[in-house]
Amino acid sequence: MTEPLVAEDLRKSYGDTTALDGVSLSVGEGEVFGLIGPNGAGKTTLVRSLTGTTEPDSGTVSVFGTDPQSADRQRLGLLPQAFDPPERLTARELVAYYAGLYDEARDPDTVLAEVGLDAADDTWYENLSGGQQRRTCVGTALVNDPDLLFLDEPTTGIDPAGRRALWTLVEDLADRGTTVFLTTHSMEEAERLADRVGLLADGELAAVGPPSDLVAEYGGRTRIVVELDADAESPADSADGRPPSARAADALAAADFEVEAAEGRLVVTGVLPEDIGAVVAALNDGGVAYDSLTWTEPDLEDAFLQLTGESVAAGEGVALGRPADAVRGEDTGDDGETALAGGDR
Ligand SMILES: Nc1ncnc2c1ncn2[C@@H]1O[C@H](COP(=O)(O)OP(=O)(O)OP(=O)(O)O)[C@@H](O)[C@H]1O
Repeated sequence: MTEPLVAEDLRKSYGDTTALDGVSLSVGEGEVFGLIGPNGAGKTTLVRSLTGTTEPDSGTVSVFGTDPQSADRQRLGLLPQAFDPPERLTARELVAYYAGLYDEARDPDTVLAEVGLDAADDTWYENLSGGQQRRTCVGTALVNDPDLLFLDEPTTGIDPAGRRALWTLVEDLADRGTTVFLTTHSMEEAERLADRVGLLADGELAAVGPPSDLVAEYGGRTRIVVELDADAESPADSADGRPPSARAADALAAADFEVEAAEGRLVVTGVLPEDIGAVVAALNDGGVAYDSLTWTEPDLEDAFLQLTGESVAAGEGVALGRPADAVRGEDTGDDGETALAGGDR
């Protein structure tokens, strides 16, 4: 069976800027494919290439087995990132206008209700809030009940409740067999909606897979971040001239935990839920005073940051200034002491 959407080796440059650098992908029937990537990664250029609104320099696109220009428009829905409809139409008129472009279309009022706009449907588009305008645009993309739906940043500007309502709508569409190609900057959105996520970086797909696979492969490990109480960290107050966190780090390392010290923090990685108690006990035994202690599991954002070359730690505000070895196992000592007592304080 032909996949609804297949792209092979798409390349597109604008002058010296390479927007797409050999992108190949295929999306199966009823699948939600989420495309994520930093600003300027090429997401919109890819959507435009897949929908035939821009011509790639090379490579091929197949939509329902044919090129995008020849594909049956009745079966396609597109929400572009920038949408500039005639403003002196009400939301209902706008959706009805789009309905009129198709041989068969859904009832505009039903579509407006689905996107949560029934209360504002007689308001001119120009007077709708940004989020309501975006919902109206989503409605225009749904009005022909497409088999393949492209959504380029559908929830940008929509409030949290509206976003969740839209997610439910997309899930329902996918359950009914609609294939969805979605771009987003929201990792939560990608993680929740996408069966597979593609990470585009510098015009290339750096990784593709189910969100859980990407998190497992690139997200790093579980960790506990301990924000130390700076006032209680004075080495001068302790018997051995070392701050409490240095001794606790030694104890944790001796118990085979991986500990990193940074400015005002200890980060203990690879901590399973059942190990949390042991870590807390080691901190308490060492007399460590802390402002907060947070256990985190890696998520898609961690994988994204890792794959785009940014440090996971930096992304979360855990700016680790020293290599882990400085306070680990047999390497503790002067180095560890410096890392905790002198180097970062
Ligand atoms: N029409 C154009 N003319 C010149 N350069 C362009 C054009 N369209 C896109 N680009 C460039 O191509 C690159 C990819 O842009 P694109 O809009 O596809 O990225 P994006 O991933 O959608 O970004 P964002 O997340 O910011 O929307 C960028 O460097 C952009 O400046």
